[in-house]
Amino acid sequence: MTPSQLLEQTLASITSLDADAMRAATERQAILTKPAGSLGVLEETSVRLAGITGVCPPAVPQKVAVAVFAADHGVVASGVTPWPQSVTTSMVENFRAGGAAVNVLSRQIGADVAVIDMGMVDDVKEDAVVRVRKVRAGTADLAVGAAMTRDEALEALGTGIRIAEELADAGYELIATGDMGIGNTTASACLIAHFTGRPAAEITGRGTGIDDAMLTHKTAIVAQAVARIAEGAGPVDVLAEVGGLEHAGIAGLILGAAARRVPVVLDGVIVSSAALLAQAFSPDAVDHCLAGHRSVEPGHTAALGALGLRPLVDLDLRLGEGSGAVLAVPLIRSAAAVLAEMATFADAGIDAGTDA
Ligand SMILES: Cc1cc2ncn([C@H]3O[C@H](COP(=O)(O)O)[C@@H](O)[C@H]3O)c2cc1C
Ligand SMILES: O=C(O)c1cccnc1
Repeated sequence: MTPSQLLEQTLASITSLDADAMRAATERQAILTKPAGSLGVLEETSVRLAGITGVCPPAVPQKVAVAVFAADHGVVASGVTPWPQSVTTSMVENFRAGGAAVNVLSRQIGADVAVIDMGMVDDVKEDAVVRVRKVRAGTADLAVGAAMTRDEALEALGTGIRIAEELADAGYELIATGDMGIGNTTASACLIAHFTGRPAAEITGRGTGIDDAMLTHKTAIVAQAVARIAEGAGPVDVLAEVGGLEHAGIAGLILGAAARRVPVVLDGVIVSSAALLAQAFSPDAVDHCLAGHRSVEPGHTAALGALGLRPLVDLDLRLGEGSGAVLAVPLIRSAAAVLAEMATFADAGIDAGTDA
């Protein structure tokens, strides 16, 4: 099957959320021993999980994967980040060794970290943690021209879909997503500016922590690259022009997981920019996602607004790697557990008054 056939087939199998399961979850929330609505966003989360999985009450997700997509960016040569490109590889080795923030946070919740080399410049070895699916050795500099070809964009999307299928086949009930790629907040800002229609100056942020001069330069690059996108360009064209290989992998993962009815937890500005890409292919796919957190990057708030998702935690994080997605998993588990395990007014013999 060609990548474009895989994409078409995946899009065709994504459905809207299961309305019957959502209705049953909403009705059950109303008869649990608490004032109606008092568990706030946990209640909404439980209803969404029912809609995604098509089951009420949805299972408490025990087996959780954290899929971290890694790639390099040609735009680093244009001076948009103070960090050398080699840090992408060094951090992937850190993920393999279990020493990064995402590893520590994943151990706290018993989640398995899977790293996917979508297109790092350096060659890394494959093992139980790192899967090598290199589409090309880093993108071209998006400040100068298209980041990749359409064929490469399609191949990388297909790779993300396959990763979702592999994780679903391995029995993962929830997939948290993350990224690693020095320079990737520039590509993310381009995607968010394009898909939200907001100006580059509003969307472009400081990434790893750049000074005012570098921010001005980065913003100009974003504005110029977005202006190059042709009128009426489809999502594959947009990805090829200004995206990254990890963005493609993450968007593919979102589409593949939605087709399999496995909920995906989004991370920060990079993952959310990839979710906008997935939304351009299939608005229904994003309904199968939960927003883990809100990062301090200005573009992230704009992206969440366009995705129509409310972040579960807001802790001034600006890391990526999937850190904010992993931190939200205990809340998602709690939302499902409440719906499944709380007593009803009838069970507990409590007078429900007029509230229920
Ligand atoms: C040591 C280190 C660990 C990281 N983990 C995630 N990122 C984050 O920072 C990068 C994006 O920021 P920019 O666009 O400014 O380069 C991405 O790799 C992202 O995941 C890191 C960055 C560094 C330096
Ligand atoms: O929002 C994020 O995920 C983020 C912000 C800055 C740098 N890396 C990631």
